[in-house]
Amino acid sequence: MSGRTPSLTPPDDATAPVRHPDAPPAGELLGAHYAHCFGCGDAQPHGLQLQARAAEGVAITAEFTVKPEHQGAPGLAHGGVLATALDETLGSLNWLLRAIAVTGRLETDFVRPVPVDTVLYLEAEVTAVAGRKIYSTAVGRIGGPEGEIAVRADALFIEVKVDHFIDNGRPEEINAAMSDPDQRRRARAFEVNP
Ligand SMILES: CCCCCCCCCCCCCC(=O)SCCNC(=O)CCNC(=O)[C@H](O)C(C)(C)COP(=O)(O)OP(=O)(O)OC[C@H]1O[C@@H](n2cnc3c(N)ncnc32)[C@H](O)[C@@H]1OP(=O)(O)O
Repeated sequence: MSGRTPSLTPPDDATAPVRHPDAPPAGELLGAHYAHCFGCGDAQPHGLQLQARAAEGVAITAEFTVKPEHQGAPGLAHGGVLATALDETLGSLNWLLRAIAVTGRLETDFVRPVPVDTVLYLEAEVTAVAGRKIYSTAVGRIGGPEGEIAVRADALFIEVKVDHFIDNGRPEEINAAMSDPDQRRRARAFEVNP
């Protein structure tokens, strides 16, 4: 899969991504980076509650079950929800680089409809890094981890400092996240060394 817009094509001086030495081993579940995240948080009953797992290299696999709350057309997943699943999976890649980054651009192809109760099997990988810019790609399959591709995306994440969240987020949520007793989640949110 290749970036179809110029801004999703890595520049000539881009380098291969480097997995951080402290990245979780392949096969390990990452858990939520924030309990109230719409993509992965377990405190969001109508959220996706997406479960991401480290893979080999700078890659992630993830699963998300489409619930009735996620419908757009009757009985089918809303396209924005599917884009969220791709965005969340792609965003999880940054934990393997130990970088804090936000989505700058997300280009999505909706290839097949995804019915309610379907498990979407996602795979994502970082393809290149150029300064603060992290290029990545993802697919989502239905019918099993080797099933047909239903959605795919190319993305550009931009590395930011933790101030991005402190300056732009609401103090009550920022302070609550900073005092999260879950040490690993707090590290993912605030103690990453970019
Ligand atoms: C609780 C808190 C902790 C949470 C931690 C874990 C988070 C996990 C979240 C997981 C949830 C899932 C993830 C989510 O949902 S993340 C949420 C969705 N994303 C956002 O909210 C991001 C909003 N955007 C911004 O804040 C700024 O625009 C950013 C920070 C992205 C860049 O503004 P900044 O002023 O910093 O940088 P810059 O403008 O100098 O640009 C730098 C370079 O990048 C290039 N560029 C920029 N944008 C684009 C674009 N659209 N297409 C193509 N290129 C683009 C630009 O040309 C330049 O290139 P070059 O000139 O250097 O070559």
